[in-house]
Amino acid sequence: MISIKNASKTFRGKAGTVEALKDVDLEVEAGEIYGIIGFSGAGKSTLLRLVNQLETPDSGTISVDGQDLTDLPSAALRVVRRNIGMVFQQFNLLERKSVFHNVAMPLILAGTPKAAIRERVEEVLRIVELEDKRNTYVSQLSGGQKQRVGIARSLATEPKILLCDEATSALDPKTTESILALLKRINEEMGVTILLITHQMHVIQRICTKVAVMEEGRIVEHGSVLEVFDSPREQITQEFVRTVLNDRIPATLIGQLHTDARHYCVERMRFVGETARKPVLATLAKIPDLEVNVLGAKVEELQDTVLCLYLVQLIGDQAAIDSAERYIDSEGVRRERVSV
Ligand SMILES: Nc1ncnc2c1ncn2[C@@H]1O[C@H](COP(=O)(O)OP(=O)(O)OP(=O)(O)O)[C@@H](O)[C@H]1O
Repeated sequence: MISIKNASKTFRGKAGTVEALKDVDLEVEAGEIYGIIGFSGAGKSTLLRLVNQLETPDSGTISVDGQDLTDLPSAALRVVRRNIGMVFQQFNLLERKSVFHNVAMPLILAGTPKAAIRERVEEVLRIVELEDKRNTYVSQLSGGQKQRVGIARSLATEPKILLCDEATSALDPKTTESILALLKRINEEMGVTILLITHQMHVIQRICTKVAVMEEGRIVEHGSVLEVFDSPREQITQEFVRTVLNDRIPATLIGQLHTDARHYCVERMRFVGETARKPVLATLAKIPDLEVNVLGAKVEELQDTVLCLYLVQLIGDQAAIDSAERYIDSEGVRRERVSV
């Protein structure tokens, strides 16, 4: 649905030259919620803005539904843009105008008849659950309500694609949760494809199906959210995953392990989906001459499945530990020995 190929973009200004995008490829399928994560300055906004041509690449192609946007005349581009809504971190609303007026704005600009505007605005206000605020000035709303207005405005023209630029970064955790739930509902019930950028891994975890990690103008890793959380390759990806699923052993525990004179090893084990339901630890505990000590555990929900992380101390002679590792491997559980 969205296809970006070999896109590069360099900004030249008084402060010097910045290569914001370096030969970036991105493929987003219809119906996905695709998240792009990276630290500040990685190039996320520039990449997102290519999709509605708020930014044009120096080289490469951007196509939406098979149509190349890079050499489109402006009238045709306006039609394409009507199919692409955008939600901003700072809402970008007219504070002194009513909720109704803000949501109606894109339709007014498109020359939509008044009756149709009224009908569509009421419809999207119902979707974002703000019908009772239609006549309220935006300046009187909370941050979460403002973002709902921003989302309603972006939906007014019935877009097929929603671009979200740090849509929840200015919101508290509870409001963030409700906005993420709303975006997921819009994706599922209205079939809107969502491309979002964020620097928060829990946003990716909560609603995305796919993720791309950006660093210094490049996509360094991408895949399904489950794949990337389960086995992050790049160091930056591992750091992001750790903000949600911390697999480090706390220093206090390392101190205690150092004073343990028994023969042991520490294993980090990841259970995903079906393997999470197998009684692996219970079976391990039955291996003769082996003691199993769970040092830590974390369970996270991802794309309608679960990812469990266990840190386990296996205590026993080498033969017992070897037999435990063989058993874990035979169950398809990913494990690695951790040096402490
Ligand atoms: N219009 C511009 N003129 C000059 N430099 C720019 C412009 N837009 C972006 N940049 C630079 O390009 C690089 C990438 O910026 P971009 O906003 O795409 O990153 P980002 O990952 O979205 O960061 P943030 O999370 O801080 O918004 C940065 O170094 C930024 O300063």
